[in-house]
Amino acid sequence: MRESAVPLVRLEGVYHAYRDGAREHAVLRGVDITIARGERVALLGQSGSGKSTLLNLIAGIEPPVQGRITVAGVDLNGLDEHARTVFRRHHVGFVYQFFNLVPTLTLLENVRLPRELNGARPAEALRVAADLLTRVGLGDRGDAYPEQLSGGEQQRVAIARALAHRPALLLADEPTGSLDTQTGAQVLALLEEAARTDGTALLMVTHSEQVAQAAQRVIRLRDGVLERA
Ligand SMILES: Nc1ncnc2c1ncn2[C@@H]1O[C@H](COP(=O)(O)OP(=O)(O)OP(=O)(O)O)[C@@H](O)[C@H]1O
Repeated sequence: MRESAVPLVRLEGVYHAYRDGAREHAVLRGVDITIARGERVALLGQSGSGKSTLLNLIAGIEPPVQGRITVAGVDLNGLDEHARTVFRRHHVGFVYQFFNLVPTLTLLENVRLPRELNGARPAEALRVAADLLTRVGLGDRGDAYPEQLSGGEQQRVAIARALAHRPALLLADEPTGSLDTQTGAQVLALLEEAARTDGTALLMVTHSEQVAQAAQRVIRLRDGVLERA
């Protein structure tokens, strides 16, 4: 099969649960999802429906209790914790609601970090980071620290950082959730544009129907079960 015909993300029969004393609390129940390379998908669902858990499983942060997850040709079930970390560093970029920039590093240092962790030479990582900061409109702020920026600016830096190692998949967990409507719309447009330009698939958690409409496809979780479209 051609590589482009194979889904970038495939979840089959994924079940996940957390233990609460002796009780098992099911969070995801029989979830099947495929996402194509470059596809931009919004994930909607009420609080507690399992959205963040789903993102964490796809990122290999934790393994599912049952079911199979394959991302970028890597079967996550066969990987130990170290191998999952290496997988994540190569294939996945994360954008969080509260930016999660490293406060003691400059913007340039924040953005170059993922590439350096993957073994890139410092000069090359720096050049890519500078280009990315320019792309998100902050090319002249590289020596500033996160606390000197507005929330919208910090999220733009976080998008640059998420793209620095050229991941095949961007996972965004309520990326506009802590921003005002106008700033959120700008950040969303930048995120979509960045994903489109780089051919990066995007799976974005949101509570907002309006935000979800910007994606190519919307999937919905209800109590850990995927609703049929
Ligand atoms: N590490 C954990 N240990 C125990 N329970 C957990 C853990 N992580 C999540 N849960 C529970 O799993 C359920 C789903 O949580 P999750 O964060 O995936 O939902 P969500 O849809 O992302 O919610 P929100 O929109 O509020 O962020 C919740 O009931 C939550 O309390």
